[in-house]
Amino acid sequence: MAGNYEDRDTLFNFVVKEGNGVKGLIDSGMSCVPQPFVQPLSERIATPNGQTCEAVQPIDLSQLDGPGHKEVAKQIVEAAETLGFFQVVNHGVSEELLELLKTSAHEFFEQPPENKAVYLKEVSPSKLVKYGTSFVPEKEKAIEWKDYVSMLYTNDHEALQHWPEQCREVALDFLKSSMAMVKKVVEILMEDVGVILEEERMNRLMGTKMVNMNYYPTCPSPELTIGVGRHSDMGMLTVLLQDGIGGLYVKLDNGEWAEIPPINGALVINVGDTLQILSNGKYKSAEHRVRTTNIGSRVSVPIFTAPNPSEKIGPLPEVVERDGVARYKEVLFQDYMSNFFSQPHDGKKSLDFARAD
Ligand SMILES: O=C(O)CCC(=O)C(=O)O
Ligand SMILES: [Fe+2]
Repeated sequence: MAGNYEDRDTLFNFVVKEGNGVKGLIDSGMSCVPQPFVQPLSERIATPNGQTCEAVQPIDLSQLDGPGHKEVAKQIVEAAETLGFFQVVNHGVSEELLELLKTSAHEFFEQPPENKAVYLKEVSPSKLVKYGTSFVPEKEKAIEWKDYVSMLYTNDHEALQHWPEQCREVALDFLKSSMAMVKKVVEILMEDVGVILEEERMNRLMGTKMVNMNYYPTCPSPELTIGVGRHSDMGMLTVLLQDGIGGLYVKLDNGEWAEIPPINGALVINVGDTLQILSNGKYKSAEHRVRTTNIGSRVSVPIFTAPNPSEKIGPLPEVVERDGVARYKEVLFQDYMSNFFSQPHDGKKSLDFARAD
């Protein structure tokens, strides 16, 4: 039982430390949002505000290697320079696999809490797998309404051995069937800033790969909570599968928020901080967040790609020469990552770590 929800410590232990998750709270019969999840007014997302990025058509990648390459490349570059988010279709991942991924995410989170709690950071049998709730719950003013499992990729063998049984095969299939496409997108973005990355450097810049499964339980008062707070992703590119529920919002230049609407069969791609740094600010790691809902539990499956921890990242020399100024300093990716994971989400503040003095 969840015990006294009004007592922060009891609730925190039940949800976070014992690994019952937000899902466990809902399953215990809780019908109103406990205080530790109530966001300050400034972070709440009042109601779906109706504004969507619907005008932006998904980019059709079927011509990526064909005569339409130039046009596709132009659309990708333009999206990465402006919104930092776009959707793609004909991406090479089968619709069947996309469906299986959503089903497996539900299967994983719908297990009894004790089966998931084995993957809590402190006790996980594998350093590749981590299950938890919220981002850094110990440090957040309000806990995010989200449970997740992260699966770090080292090689196929270890993935199939250590990743949770319910999702190992589909998550690995997703990673493998999307990675060629992701690399091509990175190549296109690099080419537009006059950089041809040699294969080795590309592999180092894309050397960290992680598949997450996010579960946002249905929420009795969505206007009080958030699924994920305002943040940008730290890596190169993120590829995300979302289900049909919706709730992913991206911040526009004018400060307003627009929804990335679910499109059946499409994948969402967004630029991360690393790509913003490498491109000296040409490409935008868009600030985004997730609204909760009371119409059902939402799942999403992002793949994060990022440099090897030992890689130094900074604006690429070709770009600095063109711009005449380096807007970021060179940092060790390991340090960037440690800083990123040490603080609650706070918009694009993560980039300050690499900002040139
Ligand atoms: O669930 C989503 O749509 C987005 C999740 C997200 O932004 C993240 O995991 O970094
Ligand atoms: Fe994100």
